[in-house]
Amino acid sequence: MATIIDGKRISSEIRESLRKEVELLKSQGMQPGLAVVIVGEDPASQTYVRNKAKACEDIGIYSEKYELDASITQHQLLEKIDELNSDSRIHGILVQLPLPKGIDEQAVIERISAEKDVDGFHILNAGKLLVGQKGFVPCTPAGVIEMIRRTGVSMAGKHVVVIGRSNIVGKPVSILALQENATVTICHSKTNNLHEMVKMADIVIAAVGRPQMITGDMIKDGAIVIDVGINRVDGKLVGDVNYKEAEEKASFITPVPGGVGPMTITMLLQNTVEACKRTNNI
Ligand SMILES: NC(=O)C1=CN([C@@H]2O[C@H](COP(=O)(O)OP(=O)(O)OC[C@H]3O[C@@H](n4cnc5c(N)ncnc54)[C@H](OP(=O)(O)O)[C@@H]3O)[C@@H](O)[C@H]2O)C=CC1
Ligand SMILES: Nc1nc(=O)c2c([nH]1)NC[C@@H]1CN(c3ccc(C(=O)N[C@@H](CCC(=O)O)C(=O)O)cc3)C=[N+]21
Ligand SMILES: [Mg+2]
Repeated sequence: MATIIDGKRISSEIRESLRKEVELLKSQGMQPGLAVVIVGEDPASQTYVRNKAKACEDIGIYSEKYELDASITQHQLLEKIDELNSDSRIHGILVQLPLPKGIDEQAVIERISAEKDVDGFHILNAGKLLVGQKGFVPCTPAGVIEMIRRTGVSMAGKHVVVIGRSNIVGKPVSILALQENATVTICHSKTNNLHEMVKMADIVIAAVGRPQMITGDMIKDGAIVIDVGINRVDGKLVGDVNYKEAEEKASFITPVPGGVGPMTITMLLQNTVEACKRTNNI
């Protein structure tokens, strides 16, 4: 039986200390501000955006939400970003992905000033992460590493197997694990023998987007299992890991919901506070 890594509990601990930090900044006339931009009416995106706004309010971060019509042109979206780039109340800008077809996501991300890119998706922040310089680290990968850290198990020398190689989860979390001195294997849809790869892992990080594809027989006894997947099946949220099977084998495991999801939002809050501090040379 595995110990649960409780993302909600860890999140409330971190948010409590962020709340104090925000209070102090506000008392010095500096309130961190986040702008969230959402294009179109994807219901899942709207849930996340609502959660983000509520989380900001909870800890005293100023937030603005822009709900733009799906028919907006790329040019109009870029103009909105320019406006937010030069707004001194706004320290962090998040454009909810995915964007409607016809809009070049990378062009939009690149338009956000790197200093306000609290998602850590801008090419400058991606480059900084790769070479080990201080920038903004993507929120989900940062949350994953924080959860592993809190198990008390050092990643040094451990075999971390990541399933998924997206720019927002798989690749950056792999780089972070490497920085923690893990030996890292990255798997994807063209990987041969996924089963054998995962079976070798001391730490499994699943970021695939396929409900319960990581089954119990793929997990080595005593492994740490981090489930990034968010899949809606018959109206219920399930991860990429078959939780029931995996928890029989794992030493530590994250649940879905209540695992990586809340940590993602917490890291977004942390990056926004950090962006405000950097702007003010703190
Ligand atoms: N908890 C949170 O806060 C967050 C959760 N998520 C969730 O995490 C999951 C991954 O998200 P994201 O990285 O954006 O997803 P993407 O769809 O961008 O990437 C999925 C990756 O999984 C790989 N893959 C797909 N099928 C298989 C397979 N059968 N075997 C092995 N690898 C496979 C793909 O390989 P290839 O590159 O070859 O196509 C790709 O690299 C989703 O469920 C998403 O909802 C995402 C962001 C935040
Ligand atoms: N620019 C951008 N940045 C993102 O960080 C980003 C994005 N676009 N697009 C979509 C993905 C997905 N994502 C989640 C955030 C929180 C939860 C979360 O809070 N999940 C809760 C449950 C929420 C629910 O009930 O639906 C949980 O797992 O407990 C999930 C997923 C951020 N993403
Ligand atoms: Mg994606």
